[in-house]
Amino acid sequence: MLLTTTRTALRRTPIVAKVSPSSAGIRLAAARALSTAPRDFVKIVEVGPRDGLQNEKALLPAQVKIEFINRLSHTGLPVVEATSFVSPKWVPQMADAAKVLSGITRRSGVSYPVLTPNLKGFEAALACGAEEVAIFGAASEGFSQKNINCSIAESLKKFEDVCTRAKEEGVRVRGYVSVVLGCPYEGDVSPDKVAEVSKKLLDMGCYEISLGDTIGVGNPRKMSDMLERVKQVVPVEKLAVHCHDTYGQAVANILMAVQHGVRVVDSSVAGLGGCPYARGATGNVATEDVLYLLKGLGMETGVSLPEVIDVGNWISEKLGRANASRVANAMTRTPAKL
Ligand SMILES: CC(C)(COP(=O)([O-])OP(=O)([O-])OC[C@H]1O[C@@H](n2cnc3c(N)ncnc32)[C@H](O)[C@@H]1OP(=O)([O-])[O-])[C@@H](O)C(=O)NCCC(=O)NCCSC(=O)C[C@@](C)(O)CC(=O)[O-]
Repeated sequence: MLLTTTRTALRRTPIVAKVSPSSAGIRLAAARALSTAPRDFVKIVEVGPRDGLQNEKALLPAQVKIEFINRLSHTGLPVVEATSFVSPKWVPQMADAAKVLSGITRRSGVSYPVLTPNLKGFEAALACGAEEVAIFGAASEGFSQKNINCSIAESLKKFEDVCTRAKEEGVRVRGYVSVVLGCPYEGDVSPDKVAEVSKKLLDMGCYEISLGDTIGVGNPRKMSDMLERVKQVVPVEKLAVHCHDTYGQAVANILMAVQHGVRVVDSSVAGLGGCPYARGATGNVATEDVLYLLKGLGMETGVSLPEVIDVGNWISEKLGRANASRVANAMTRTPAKL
């Protein structure tokens, strides 16, 4: 049943029109799509220190977070999302945002964006030397209300204010759209709505739009349909995908996004993470698993997989939890020859 549905969906997508449901067929189609892709470099946006930690109940000392970010910065990752300047009442784990952002050792060539939902957050981040911020909207009213306590329209007004100030200060702004493949409060989300919010964020000055499958309910067919629609209003060069792995579909969804030409992928080392306002969602896709996928596809990231695995094992130990990356676990047991 799933294969039939997937096959139908794939037929609707020109770039993967020749995909057969066999894994060999999918690999072949991916290789064909990639061989004709204009770029074979994928930018990895590491969100572990922010998305990965924000849902942790036990407060992690700022010094550990700082060391975590510094360690990640040495693996070749070009972007390490550092923290969130949000209400400490809403997300207690991020209450030390100023201490963390001020305490890290910034490495040349690495960007350290922070989440800022409003001007208050933006000014606090600016005071700590933020050079890049992220605003975060949603494609469903229910999620917008639960996550940032306002409607989509109200959120866009606040984001406009942030973008205006950011422009004055020469700060880059990234935009997130959450629940693009399903909402914990409303169920299905229309690709039209995702496209509408994405375009608004782009028009207000975001240099990149990250499309979040916040609760990991997506599948490659849904991802394909959604991207097909969003690409009509936002150039694919400006899109990123941000997949959670609740149903084990994240790597497949990312492969589909890559086939669509997306070249920016968000991920979290050791598969840490989840949004506190996304009931039941598990962690982000593991950075290690994404790196393994991309390397297998012959794509460059500039990131060292063994070094990321070391950091993932280190932070998992600090948090007292098992590393959720399949690749990290497999390679820690039996290192593959890569
Ligand atoms: C957005 C607000 C602040 C609105 O919260 P609010 O209560 O509506 O805001 P308010 O303006 O009425 O202010 C209420 C209190 O919050 C304070 N406040 C107001 N703004 C700030 C700020 N920036 N920093 C620190 N404090 C702030 C403000 O000063 C005041 O303090 P009080 O007078 O009560 O002591 C709140 O709802 C909030 O912080 N929400 C947290 C949302 C969040 O962090 N969610 C997780 C990240 S999003 C995510 O994970 C999804 C993503 C990005 O990964 C992509 C995906 O997976 O889809």
